[in-house]
Amino acid sequence: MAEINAQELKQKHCVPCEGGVPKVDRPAAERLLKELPGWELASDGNLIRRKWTVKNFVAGMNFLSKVADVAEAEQHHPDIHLTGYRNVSVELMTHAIGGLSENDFILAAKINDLPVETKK
Ligand SMILES: C[C@H](O)[C@H](O)[C@H]1CNC2=NC(N)=NC(=O)C2=N1
Repeated sequence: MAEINAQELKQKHCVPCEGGVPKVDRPAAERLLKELPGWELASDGNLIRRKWTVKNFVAGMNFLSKVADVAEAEQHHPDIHLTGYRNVSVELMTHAIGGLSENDFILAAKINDLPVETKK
């Protein structure tokens, strides 16, 4: 996975994971995040997160609905938040391993391709 770029990540599909794969370590995660504008690594290195300030509540709900569709299609599911009426955040972690797998970066790349109405 060392040299994969955003375009390649976007075209891949999540692999069902019930454990048994090594976590993506911090150096690998940091390198992959260079391909994924807006995403940051949590301080414990076990999840990635992106935040958006969207136009309004409905824009947030519409965006999260699209995120849910992608997640369901990929069978890999983020934590999603919509707070303060237009602050959206999405957190990705592979629960089966308590940390990051390639699935998280694949889903992040696909989420970065979704339309979102941000605050003007
Ligand atoms: C077999 C199937 O891939 C698993 O049940 C999936 C479902 N969605 C999941 N989503 C996330 N984020 N982590 C998981 O470990 C996970 N497990």
